Amino acid sequence: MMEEEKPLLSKKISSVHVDLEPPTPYGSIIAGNNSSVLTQSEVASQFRQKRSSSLLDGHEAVTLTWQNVNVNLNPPSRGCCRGPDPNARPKPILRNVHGTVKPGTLLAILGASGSGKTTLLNSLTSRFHPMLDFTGEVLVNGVNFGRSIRNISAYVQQDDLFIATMTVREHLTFRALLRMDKNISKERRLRRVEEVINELGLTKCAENIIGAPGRMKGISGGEMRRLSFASEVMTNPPLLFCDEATSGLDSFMAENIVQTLKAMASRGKTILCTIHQPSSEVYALFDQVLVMAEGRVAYMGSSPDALEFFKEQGYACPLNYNPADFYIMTLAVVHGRETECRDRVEDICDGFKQSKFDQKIEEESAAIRTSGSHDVSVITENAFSNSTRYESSWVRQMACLLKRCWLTNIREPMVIRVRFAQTVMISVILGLIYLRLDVDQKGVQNINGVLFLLITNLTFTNVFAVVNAFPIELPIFLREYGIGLYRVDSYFLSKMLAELPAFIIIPFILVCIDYWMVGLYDSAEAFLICAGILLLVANICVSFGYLISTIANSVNMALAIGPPLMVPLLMFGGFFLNAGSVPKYFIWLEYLSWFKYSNELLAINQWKHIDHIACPAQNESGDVTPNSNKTLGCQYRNGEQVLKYFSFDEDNWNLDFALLATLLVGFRVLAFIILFIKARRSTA
Ligand SMILES: Nc1ncnc2c1ncn2[C@@H]1O[C@H](COP(=O)(O)OP(=O)(O)OP(=O)(O)O)[C@@H](O)[C@H]1O
Repeated sequence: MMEEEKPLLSKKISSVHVDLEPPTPYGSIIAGNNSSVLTQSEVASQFRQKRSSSLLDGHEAVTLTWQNVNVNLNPPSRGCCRGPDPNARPKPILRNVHGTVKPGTLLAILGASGSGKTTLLNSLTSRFHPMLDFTGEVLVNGVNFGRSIRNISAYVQQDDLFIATMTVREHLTFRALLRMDKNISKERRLRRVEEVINELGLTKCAENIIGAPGRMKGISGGEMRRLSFASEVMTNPPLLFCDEATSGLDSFMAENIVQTLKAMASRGKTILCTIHQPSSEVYALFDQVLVMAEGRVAYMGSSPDALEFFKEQGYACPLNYNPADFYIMTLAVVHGRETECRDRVEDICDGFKQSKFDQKIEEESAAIRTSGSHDVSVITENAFSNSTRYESSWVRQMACLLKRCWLTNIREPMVIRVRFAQTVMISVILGLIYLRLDVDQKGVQNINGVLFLLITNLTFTNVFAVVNAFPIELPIFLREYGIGLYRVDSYFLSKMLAELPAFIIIPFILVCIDYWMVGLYDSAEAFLICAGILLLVANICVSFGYLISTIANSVNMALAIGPPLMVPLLMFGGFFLNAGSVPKYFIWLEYLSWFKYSNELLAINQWKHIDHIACPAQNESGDVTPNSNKTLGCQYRNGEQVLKYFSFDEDNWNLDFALLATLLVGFRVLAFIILFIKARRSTA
């Protein structure tokens, strides 16, 4: 059946060359003829319109060619500032790999673990890890698309990454709204969601929460794998890469997935798929096979030819033996027999290099390279990278992200429910310990203590609320940003906005409970100011949490670096160390301490109105009472003296607010910059 389709498919290849070529007027620009000038964005738009309509009709065809692909692992650094060992050699991971896959082909990439299959897929999709050095050429229809290859392809990666609290349908709808071409109507997108749900057998779990293994129960591992497929095939890409397509699936589902891929390939798609231990039935579905060993190509071509090639090399596959297993076993490097096995691998790979099968690939590659237009590559690359990286507008990105983040807030117990319960509990305990404090000499210490405790409590709860959740989401963000779902600013802004209500309401509950239980200065104005200061503190801590989370790569790292950074700031808050006693060489650290500014503001708000503080005294019988006329040592007679004693200055009122606002914005801006840099450098 495939044989019959070949002439049709080769026709499609030539039609793609026409598609990729810019319309004639743009050609006139290149030639300096301005008679009918199109702007670059118009060309991009035309190109995309063609692409979108052709994609929906399934007519676009892509031939992928790669040539002289070498990837080396750089030696690891010897520690801080010392760089890599100059005597260490880079370790080769891929060696002179080449190949061609035509439209309508489902290619299986086989090989033992560590043979370089994932590295090859990453290299073909321009995902270069900083530790790896890549050289070589990857062409789409003879054109080097560079990183823009991602815009015409989809990549189902080995690990499934999802927002755990979304349902299957919500996740796919999110993808459809952001990733499908902007010329496609909303109704058509929603229909496509239903199509992929049906195609990939997700109907039964469409309304289920996706979940996260080990953290939140959700859909099964196999369903998650199918969901990864569904997310990627949503856009009907002409070129599809799948890493470990069937891992975690039972044999029925594995066959089902490969059948789906086969059906897609038969509609003209080009599909490359790494696969571990395919059953004979699954193996038989593939049109072509690429066998990798020790970073080299041991064979590439049709499955029947593979049997012939291995037989010629002296490794005939026994009858009734799964060929995929046979190739992997033949090329495996067995512990204890490394030299012998590696020699065998080299012999087979060298044998392939000299074989007629390799010759055929070389000829096909050469034909495609000569027919590709390099002028077109420049135009299309610019078109892709400038105006068409994102399929959806900024407003749509914001709307979808806000909705997703809001749903997460509501459904993730740690975000609102647990924090609400935690806040009420801590507030009540704190309120009971400091219940209705007297404004006397002892009360001064207690009141200052409770004010500082409120700041400390808000600091720790809010910083940890962020660092416990944000780093989990970062790999998802990097992957989604990598495939052009949304911009860094729309992600960060929507996250801040969606989380804002929780970071206002929860701290406000704490202030409401404790202000009146403790008996702080009895005035609505002072209460509102106190609430304002503490809400500012809570949100500075959220900013600080964002900053730590973006610096760290995981929750564990964020939890490890958070406290050592916070404790010095806490020390300079004016409670443990008098503001006037801070060593000069640490003054700079004091400037970063929100504890210092907020503690000063809360103290001023509390004490500036208090004209009289009762002093302890002795009555005739020698008892110490506040009302006796013979006073004992009296440290503070009014609020002003309290402020003076703690080196708080009422003149700093506006400055403290300004500095708190600066920290709030400054930490967030820094977090955004780090996130932006990470996103741009990410290979996800
Ligand atoms: N970023 C990296 N840092 C260190 N080593 C790497 C890196 N990327 C790849 N490697 C090494 O390169 C080799 C090939 O890795 P790759 O993941 O491509 O293999 P694979 O064939 O996909 O294996 P598997 O089937 O187990 O996923 C392995 O030895 C791996 O350890």
